[in-house]
Amino acid sequence: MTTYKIMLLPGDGIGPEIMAQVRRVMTWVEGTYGVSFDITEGLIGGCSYDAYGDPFTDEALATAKASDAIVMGCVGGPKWDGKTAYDKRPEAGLLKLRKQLDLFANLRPAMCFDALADASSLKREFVAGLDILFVRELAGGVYFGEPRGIEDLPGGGRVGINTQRYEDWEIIRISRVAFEMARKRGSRVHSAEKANVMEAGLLWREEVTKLHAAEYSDVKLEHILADNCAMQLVKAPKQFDVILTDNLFGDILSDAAAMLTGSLGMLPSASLGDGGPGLYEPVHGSAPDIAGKGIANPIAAILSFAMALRYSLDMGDAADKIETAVSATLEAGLRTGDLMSAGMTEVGTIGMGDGILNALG
Ligand SMILES: NC(=O)c1ccc[n+]([C@@H]2O[C@H](COP(=O)([O-])OP(=O)(O)OC[C@H]3O[C@@H](n4cnc5c(N)ncnc54)[C@H](O)[C@@H]3O)[C@@H](O)[C@H]2O)c1
Ligand SMILES: CC(C)[C@H](C(=O)O)[C@@H](O)C(=O)O
Ligand SMILES: [Mg+2]
Repeated sequence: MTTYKIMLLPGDGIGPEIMAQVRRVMTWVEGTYGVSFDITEGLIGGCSYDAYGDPFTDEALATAKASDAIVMGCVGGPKWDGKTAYDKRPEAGLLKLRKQLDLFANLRPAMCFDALADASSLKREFVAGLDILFVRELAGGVYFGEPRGIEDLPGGGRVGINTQRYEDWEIIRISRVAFEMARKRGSRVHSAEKANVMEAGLLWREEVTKLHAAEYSDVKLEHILADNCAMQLVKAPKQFDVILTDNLFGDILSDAAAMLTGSLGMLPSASLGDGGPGLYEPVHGSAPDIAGKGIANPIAAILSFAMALRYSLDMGDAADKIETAVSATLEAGLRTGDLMSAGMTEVGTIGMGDGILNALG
């Protein structure tokens, strides 16, 4: 029997609630496909800070590195906001994990399930059939650039500093991922930056253009300024196939696109490096406003695990079945509060898990 080593990191807020449903799906995969998951549960984020004074320990990092895949919930919350040193914040634990594993390619599919075409804040005709893939650079840019910090100014007052920095090879490796992905889909890439005001954006545009001309001229490439991209996502989102962008713009644009699919609770993600384990986490955060109430939507976390099956564990068939089961559960009218509309059946986190497990059979 094949055994896969999985590190499970539920994290903070709604993390443990949604990950309990992921565990049920994992058990289904074991039973159906005759594989075994050797699961090590660890701490990340505020819960790790509370236990060890560190949002992601080196021991946990070593376990992550030795895994086949890392499946995470979410981190953060008001309990730690402004009360811990900046590099000890819950989010710093997640950034350490991404950086240390060099997970530079963050894939964020934004797909509108048919049953949810009326759940978006946009009209049905704008979102029905929507299928966008964000390819977000995740290991560089302003999230990690030096210098950074908050400093006292000599004449009094303070300054906050962050640096947007991209080297050519960082742009080339993420662009390659976007072009390769596009070839398997609609063969179109929009590359979003701010080449009009930032040198890092200009270099981004030049390197994408060069790589495209040299190796990917069969893919249709369009450059778009990131602010226009945000507007176009709301105006006519179905014009997009693959959106290639940097760390910060990718963070913002993917949250905006989440609402096209019905809810932020629907968006999964995969973060991949050059070999080594991938990290699979929902795009949403710890949702402190609903944590502990049993009403969080577990679908983004479950779809993230499906991405782990597809990209790290070579179990694409199991991933397809999980995605089909999510679709069938939504077709049957089950909705968590974030997706609820008239005539549907409102369920909590466990109820949505029950529905998906039932659909899996
Ligand atoms: N990857 C991560 O772990 C991650 C991502 C984003 C934010 N965060 C952190 O989460 C904390 C809260 O941030 P925020 O409030 O800006 O963003 P958030 O994503 O946690 O929540 C935004 C809104 O979406 C709702 N929402 C999110 N996920 C949902 C789900 N699965 N089901 C139903 N509703 C859901 C929330 O209730 C809230 O109203 C912050 O500390 C932030 O740093 C972590
Ligand atoms: C929590 C935070 C570090 C993270 C990010 O900004 O990348 C989150 O917003 C995300 O989208 O994964
Ligand atoms: Mg985000």
